[in-house]
Order: sequence, then C-alpha cells, then structure tokens
Amino acid sequence: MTIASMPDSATWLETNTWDRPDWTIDELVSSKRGRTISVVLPALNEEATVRSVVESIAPLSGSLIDEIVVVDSGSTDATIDEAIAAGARVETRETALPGVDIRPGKGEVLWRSLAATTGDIIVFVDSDLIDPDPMYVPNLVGPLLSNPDLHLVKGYYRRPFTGTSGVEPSGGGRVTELVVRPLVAALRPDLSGVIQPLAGEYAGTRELLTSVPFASGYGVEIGLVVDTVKRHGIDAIGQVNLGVRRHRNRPIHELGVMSRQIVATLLDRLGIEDSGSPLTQFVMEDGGHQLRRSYPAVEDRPAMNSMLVDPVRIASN
Ligand SMILES: O=c1ccn([C@@H]2O[C@H](COP(=O)(O)OP(=O)(O)O[C@H]3O[C@H](CO)[C@@H](O)[C@H](O)[C@H]3O)[C@@H](O)[C@H]2O)c(=O)[nH]1
Ligand SMILES: O=C(O)[C@H](O)COP(=O)(O)O
Repeated sequence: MTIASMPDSATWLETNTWDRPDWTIDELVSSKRGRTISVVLPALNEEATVRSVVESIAPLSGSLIDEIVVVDSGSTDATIDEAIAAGARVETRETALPGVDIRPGKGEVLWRSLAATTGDIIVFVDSDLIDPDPMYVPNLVGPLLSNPDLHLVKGYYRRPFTGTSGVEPSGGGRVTELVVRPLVAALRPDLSGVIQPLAGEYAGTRELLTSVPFASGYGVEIGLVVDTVKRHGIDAIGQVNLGVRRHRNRPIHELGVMSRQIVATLLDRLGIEDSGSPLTQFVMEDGGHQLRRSYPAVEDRPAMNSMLVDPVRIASN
C-alpha cells in the first residue's frame, strides 16, 4: 500500500506529505525571503558522532542556514570539543538560559535552545546519527519555506537496525512501532498518518515552538505533535521523506525508560490521569534480575514566550 492510498487520514497524507522532495539549495535559499534558520543539535555524550553530524550541515552555513548550535546536555566526554572542532557554536544548559535551574533530559535542552537561537525557523537534528545525509536540513525546511500554513515538519525515513548479526535494512524505531503507534491508534487515530512521530529530525516555526510547553525528557516530541494539532490543527503538520536514518541503537531496558516518559507525556496531553508510578524493570546483570525503578519526568517547561516576557518568572523557575 502506498502512502497516498492509506484509508484513513488520506487527505492529510496526500496534501501534507513530501515523499520525493526535490528542492535545490538555490531554490530554498531564494525562498527564505528574509527568514532566518537555526539548526540545533541536542547532545549528551555523543563524542563519537557529533562531529560528522555538524560537518554534514556546516557547508550550508551562511547561505541556507544562519546558525548551527550544539546544545550540550551535561556531557562528560569530548562532545563539546568535537562540536567546536567541526565548526558549531556550543551552548551549555547554563549559557543557553542562565539563571534557570537545570533539569535533566532531552526536552530541557531543546527548550533552552529557543532562548539561545534567533532563527524564524528552528531545525532539530539528533547528534547520534550515523552517516547523516546532508539533505536532511534542506528537505526539512523545504515545506515550511513554501507553505505558510505549516508550523511543524517531521522527517520520516527507513530505519536500519544494528543487532548482533550486523546492520539489518529495517527494524529500527522500536519505541515508535511497539509503544507509540499502538497508543496513537487507541487514543489519537487522527495522528496515525504521522510516519515517525518521534523523529528527532524536525523543523518548526519559532512562533509555534515558543508558544507551547516542552516536556523536559523524551516526551518532548510526542508532546509537540499533539500540542501543534491542538493549537493550529493537523494541517499545520507536514512530513518529508529524508531517505535512510541510522543512529546508535540503545539496549531495550533504556528504551523502556524512554517509553515510560513518552507514555506520561501523551497521557498528560490527552487529559488522561497517569498513576505517576515509576517504571519497574528487572535487568539481567551480575547473573541475576536487578530491580530498577525510573520515574517519568512529567513536569513540563512552560512556553518559552512566557519566560522571555516575564523576567520574574525566569528568576523563579
Ligand atoms: O538527556 C538527554 C538525552 C538525549 N539527548 C540527545 O538527544 C538525542 C536523541 O536521544 P537518544 O537517546 O539517542 O534518543 P533515540 O533513541 O534516538 O529516541 C528517539 O525517540 C526519542 C523520544 O521521542 C526522541 O527524543 C529521539 O530524537 C528519537 O530519535 C541525542 O542526540 C542525544 O545526545 C540529550 O541531549 N539529552
Ligand atoms: O524512535 C524510536 O523508536 C527509538 O529511537 C528507538 O529506535 P531504535 O529501535 O532504532 O533504536
């Protein structure tokens, strides 16, 4: 079944999916018409990959892209040095938004990046990508530059998976397939045409991103999708085919922790009460079942535009 022939969400899929993007860089640069573009890479201990991700984007600096910023999430390895060596500006959580208590999590650094960048359009790209295609960023901004009704553009792609027997051509996106897609089908079927709701590669207007709350952990992406629809309707979301995406595949127990955070944010956005209980896992270690508990990070950061106009709030957050 092709995308366009899926039975539900058919209209949205046809009009808001770019399956074969073919913009040239020159076309995109001329369609900026005064708008500026920031690229933000969240990074926590990504010394092995951050340099090549920045290098895949840096040639567009000064033309399509106005700034590339790695927002470090508290790395203890050489992530910051590698990012600077590749030509990125680096912000820490403190320098990005001084004077505001620091919380752990990916959403926290994405939220802080809004205060440390100036682009009218902001493109987020994960920094654990392997062999990222240099067209990721151009293709993510293409729909936004050409369609004033869009506020959020998600990437989608084939997702190889690296297991014990090597790289499989597909099978990646385990949280997406086993947790998020079934929950979306059960609770928000109107969103089931979004092919990669958790994609870490997406672009949004500053207008949208500064007007919605951010979950501070891994719930940030699903929260943004639901909040965009709440604010502007599903027609404000687009999706674009980025080809293939490989990244570091985490072990299953780490994805369990991630999933718990995503479930908490999704339920919160849908007004469904969550017990707030921790995820209990039994991880095989030291020859036995080791009990681990992890609490979901449910506390959201408020819309950044409310922080920027209210210095008292900044001081007290
Ligand atoms: O506390 C954190 C955790 C992660 N990251 C960075 O965020 C990116 C993605 O994190 P990762 O742990 O690799 O997530 P994935 O396994 O790739 O999970 C998928 O699903 C997540 C939940 O929706 C999304 O946040 C991811 O972008 C998406 O790729 C990487 O650059 C990390 O370095 C931080 O900056 N701070
Ligand atoms: O998007 C996801 O579902 C998670 O990032 C897990 O991806 P993986 O199965 O490719 O590691």
